[in-house]
Amino acid sequence: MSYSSYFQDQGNLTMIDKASNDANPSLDETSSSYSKSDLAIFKASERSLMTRKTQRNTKVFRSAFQKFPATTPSIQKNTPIPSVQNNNNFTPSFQKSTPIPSVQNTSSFQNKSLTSNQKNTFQNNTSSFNNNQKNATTSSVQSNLPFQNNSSSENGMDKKQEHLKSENNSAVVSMQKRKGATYTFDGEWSDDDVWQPNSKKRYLESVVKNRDRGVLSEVNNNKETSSNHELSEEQQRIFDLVVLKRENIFFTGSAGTGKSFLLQRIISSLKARYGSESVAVTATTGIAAVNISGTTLHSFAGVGLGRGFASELVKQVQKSVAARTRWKSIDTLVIDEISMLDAQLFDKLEFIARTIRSNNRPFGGLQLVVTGDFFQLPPVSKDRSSKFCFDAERWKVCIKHTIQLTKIYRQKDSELIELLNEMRIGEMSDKSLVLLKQLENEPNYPDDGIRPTELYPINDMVNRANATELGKISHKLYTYTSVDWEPLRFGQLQTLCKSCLAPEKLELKRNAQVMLIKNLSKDLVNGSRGVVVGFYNQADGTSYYNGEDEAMADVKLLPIVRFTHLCEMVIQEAEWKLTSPGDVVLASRKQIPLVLSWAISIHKSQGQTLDRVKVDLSKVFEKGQAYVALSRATSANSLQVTGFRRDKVMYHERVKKFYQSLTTI
Ligand SMILES: Nc1ncnc2c1ncn2[C@@H]1O[C@H](COP(=O)(O)OP(=O)(O)OP(=O)(O)O)[C@@H](O)[C@H]1O
Repeated sequence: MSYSSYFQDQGNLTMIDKASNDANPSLDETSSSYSKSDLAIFKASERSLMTRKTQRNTKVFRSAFQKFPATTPSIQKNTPIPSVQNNNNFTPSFQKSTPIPSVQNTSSFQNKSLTSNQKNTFQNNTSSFNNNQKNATTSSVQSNLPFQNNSSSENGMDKKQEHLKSENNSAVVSMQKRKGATYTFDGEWSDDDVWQPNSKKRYLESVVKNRDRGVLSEVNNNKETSSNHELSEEQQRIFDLVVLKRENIFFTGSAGTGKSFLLQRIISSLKARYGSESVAVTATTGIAAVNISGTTLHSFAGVGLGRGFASELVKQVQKSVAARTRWKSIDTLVIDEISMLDAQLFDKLEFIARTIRSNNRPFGGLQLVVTGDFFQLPPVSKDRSSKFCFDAERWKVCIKHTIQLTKIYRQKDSELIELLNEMRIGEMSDKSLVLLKQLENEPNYPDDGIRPTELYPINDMVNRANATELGKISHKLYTYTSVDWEPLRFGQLQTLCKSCLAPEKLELKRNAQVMLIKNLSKDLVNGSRGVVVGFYNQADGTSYYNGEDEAMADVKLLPIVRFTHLCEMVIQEAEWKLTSPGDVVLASRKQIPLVLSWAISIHKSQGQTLDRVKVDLSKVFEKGQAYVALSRATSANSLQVTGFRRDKVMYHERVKKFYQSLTTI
């Protein structure tokens, strides 16, 4: 067997030695009605439409589709953008596309120019690796697009329209409910995500149009994890166990082995087969959730920060109709970046699942699909007492299979792969140390203005780097000062400020690169990146894109941000609250929910592929941190590493033991 897949069954390891005998039924099943899963496709479809940059195309698409009258507002430059009130009311307004300056690019980096001293080292290795790549065995999987081969009969369309209508109605009801909604202070929304009726309808129209025009595959090609790639044999095996056999699984592997890639395939197939409402897609961090178009686990679970006894959290969930319904209505719970979930919370969630679902089977009978790499960042814990999830009391009962992916896809150069594998387990060879020395030099990047993403271990370093970049922009500086409130002055405000990403002073300029730190809609979530393209005067509804605002004094303007998927939006103040049980507000902060993002912290980079990276390891303090940072790079000739010392390579003995137990048979 060319790969190692080991299954853990109630603590006993057995090797899977034969492929699943199940026939692989067609995966391109059609959906009889619109569902939330379709929205992912529609988002991509919308992006595709916008990329064409023409209203004409949009009109042509509409007229080709008679059943849905055009309700989309016309796409014009400098149309005032609808504003957003604390997540309640979001209608994205699409503007003509202009390039986003200094975006952190994730597309593949083609230029292979090496610095002279890097060149010699790599020349000999790349060819042999490429040959290996060519010979790699892959097994095929059918396209998972939910709408493939779906006919659009008149009857079918009517049904869909009815379904749409009822979904839109429920969105309105849901929005009304949200008026009194409170937010937990970790920046998560505390209610279901909501679509503006027209916005949702427009998206769904777009799905149908694009399906009928056969452009969905093109749309999917644009996605970061391209659907063109076939699953490898080991990925396929996991896929079959999850999708066909509905097994509870934890699949793991080094950085870049395609865990997220596989997870996305699994999610879309589970949704297509069993209905999107039956699958909860979650991750332990906001950014990881963005990557898989899901929500945070905390947000899904309705447990705030998850503090307190399990029984108290159950009461908290029971009080929220939305949270209760979420727990009861799903069949599968997907959790990405499991390494950042601590054992205690895993056990608490397991208890909540059993209690709320009135089902005493492990995790209340839910299918668990869990992935992550415990050699990457551990749970964030102030007292360092938190245990890894695999040490949770209920882990072995809940996770039937543990499988390791072994083939690394992110990097192609064997020397970098070797270095990363050694760094992961804290055993650096002399050869890798030499390579690290070479990586101190800046690579010869082409003169295309695209800057490497800078990764730092400490937030202060990130802030300084961002401030330097902001200083280089000559446009007018806008400063937004937070409005902080603490009724009892018992120090809760301090706690709130430590946990909340919103800074006391936010400084912005036109062309500043920013990241959203609040979930504003299904699309625009904590971690979404964009650029400030203008400012908006709420008092008179004027948008300023070309600097006309710069001579104006004493006018409070709100930033207009274009996000990477070309959606533009006026960003209004949002609120973070620290509440006691019973929803008494102990402290609150109001601020524009943005931070500068030329540089990002290593913690926030986990799960991302960055094709030009500059890593500063001088202040690395956490186990797995150096490994996470370096493994974001796609090749050694697009990676610069400063501040390396041998003691920066840290790992957890417990994790090493856990992985050794998986690979020793
Ligand atoms: N079967 C495959 N064929 C081709 N490319 C693949 C395959 N699987 C994954 N990839 C590519 O490998 C890269 C890394 O994948 P991915 O981000 O899913 O890895 P990961 O294991 O989740 O990494 P990390 O642990 O760092 O988050 C992506 O660019 C992805 O598209």
